[in-house]
Parts: sequence; structure tokens; C-alpha cells
Amino acid sequence: MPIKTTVETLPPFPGGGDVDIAPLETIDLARLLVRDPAEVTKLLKACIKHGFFYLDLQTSDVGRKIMKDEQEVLRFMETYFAQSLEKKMLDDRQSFLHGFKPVGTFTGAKSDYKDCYETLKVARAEMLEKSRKLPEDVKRAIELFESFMTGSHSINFTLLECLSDALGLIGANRFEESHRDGQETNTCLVMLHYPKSEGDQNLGHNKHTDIGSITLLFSEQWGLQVFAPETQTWKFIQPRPHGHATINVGDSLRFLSGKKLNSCVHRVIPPTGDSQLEDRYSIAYFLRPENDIRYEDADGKKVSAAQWHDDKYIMFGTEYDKQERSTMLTGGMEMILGKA
Ligand SMILES: O=C(O)CCC(=O)C(=O)O
Ligand SMILES: [Fe+2]
Repeated sequence: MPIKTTVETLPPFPGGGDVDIAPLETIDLARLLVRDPAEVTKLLKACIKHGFFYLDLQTSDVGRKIMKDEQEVLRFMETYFAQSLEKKMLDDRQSFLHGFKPVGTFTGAKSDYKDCYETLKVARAEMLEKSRKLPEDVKRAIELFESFMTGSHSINFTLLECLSDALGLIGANRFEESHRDGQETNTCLVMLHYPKSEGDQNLGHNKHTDIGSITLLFSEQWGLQVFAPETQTWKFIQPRPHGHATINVGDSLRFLSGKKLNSCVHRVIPPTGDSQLEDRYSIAYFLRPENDIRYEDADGKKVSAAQWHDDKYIMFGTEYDKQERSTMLTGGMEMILGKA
């Protein structure tokens, strides 16, 4: 019997008082796997309206397997990130796609702050070829990473196929055709750690839309917020551990859909205010299109997926006021949703 997530078992809000929670839809993976027409329509609606939803993983084998792997990846992360900065910096490849990134590389969740998270990235291509360049700790747990990333990829691909069906796309216009196996891509796994910290100049993860097509996100802890157009305020996403992933549409899928699908503007801030009172961990699998695929960006300019990826990462590190003057950070969504 699958364990069902109930409201009673969900983690309470650590900030105390009332919390404004984003009303996200829940989509059932098992129903999508059999292409249940009502569930496929529900998926499309969620991707048009908010571009953010929960995916129930409890009802299918692939879902239950990924939940099990996720627990092991979290244990891996606790051990990995507990190492000294000096040791982790050995995995820094000065890359947006591979290896370690220290805290403070990008702008933070408020002006004058830098980000408050470190990451370890594993690109799908390097995992598939079991590259010698992979971080040593990842190599030692290669079976886990292979299983987790294969499962994540197949779940995201199911979503992609269902969205192509729902939009009636055929032939080369189907989304799968811009995400073909064997083509160069920036698809990757990112493990994020927000270290416990108090009163310094680092805060959360600045507002943004995701670069790629579909993000499969796991976090058991509070901190993730979405900008709600109906109230023009930030709302927290209720973490739903042991049962659900959070999915969001990224810029690339929005652009590939001719801007029919929407992506959500989101950020991470400590639920207790200005300081991160506990270590927070999250895991994101970013499905991205082939590097050579071209689409029209938020300003109507033709750009390749690889260029959008690199330019957006550069924007993540650019000063606040320059970010505010560009449509890049939020993929043009602020023109639709309102300014976050
Ligand atoms: O840490 C999180 O929950 C979200 C991270 C995120 O939005 C991202 O890495 O794009
Ligand atoms: Fe994100």
C-alpha cells in the first residue's frame, strides 16, 4: 500500500503565525502514464495558468522508485555539503553546468544581498557516459545517480509528451523532437544546499524563472515561494515530502510553445525572516532542450537554447538594477503577471 501524504504529516510552517500558501493543483503521474484524457487536460491547464503544480508520485512504480532514490540523494547531500569548502572547491569547474558552486556567486533574494546556496551539478551527458570528470563522490555513488537521473528524465519526458498531445502537436513540432537523445543539451541535476547562517550578506535564491523546459523539484523544507498574480504577492509553496514533487515550466518550454505555456516567477527565502535558521536541501532535475534549438525569447529575439542558458546564468550574477531593467531574469513573465 502506498503511503498517502496527509495534511497532518506535512511539515508545519517554522515562521509561526499565518502563512500564505500558493494554491497549486495536484496532477497524478499514474494517470498521465496511461494518458488519461482528463488528467492530460488538467496538466495543460496547470501549465497555462500557473506553470507550477504538484506531481503525485505515490501511484506509480516510477514515482515510488524516485521517492526512494530521493531519500538517498538527500543523505548523499548532507554528507557532501558538510565537507570543508576547500575540499568542495576541488569540484569547482568554473562552469554553469558541471560541478560545485560556492555560496554568494549570484544575487540574493533582496537587493544588496548575494545568494545563500551552494550547488553540486551533474550533467546528464556526463552521467550517461560515466565521465571521468564527474565529482569523485558522485562517481562513488554512480548507481544511485544513474537511477535517480534516469527516473527524473523519464518523468519529465512523460510530461513533455502529454503536453505535446494536449496541444495537438504533430511531427517535428512535438516537444520531444527538440529534446532528442544523443543531441547536445544542458540537461542536468542540481543539488542545492542553503547553509544555516545568521545576519550576513547572503540571502536565499533570487526571483527567477527556470531556463529550461521542465523542472522536477524536491524539497522537504519550507522556503520556496511563487509570485501570485491574483494578489500580486509572494506565496509559499507547502512542502509535500514523501509523496509529491513540485514541477514547473521553464522559459524554454514557454518559448517553444509560442508562449502558450507560462512559467512561474519563484524564489527561495528563509521562512523565519532574514536568516536561514536551519540547513535547507533541495534537488532539481532540469530538462532542457537541445543546445541548437532556436526560439523567440521574451523580447521576440531569436536565440539558441544554449545561448539563452549561458546569458541567463550571466544575468543571475549581474547587479540588481541591471537585472530589473532586463526581461531575462523572469523570462518576460513579469510583463504578464505583474512585477514581483
Ligand atoms: O531550492 C529550491 O527549492 C528552488 C531552487 C530553484 O528554484 C532553482 O534552482 O531554479
Ligand atoms: Fe528555479
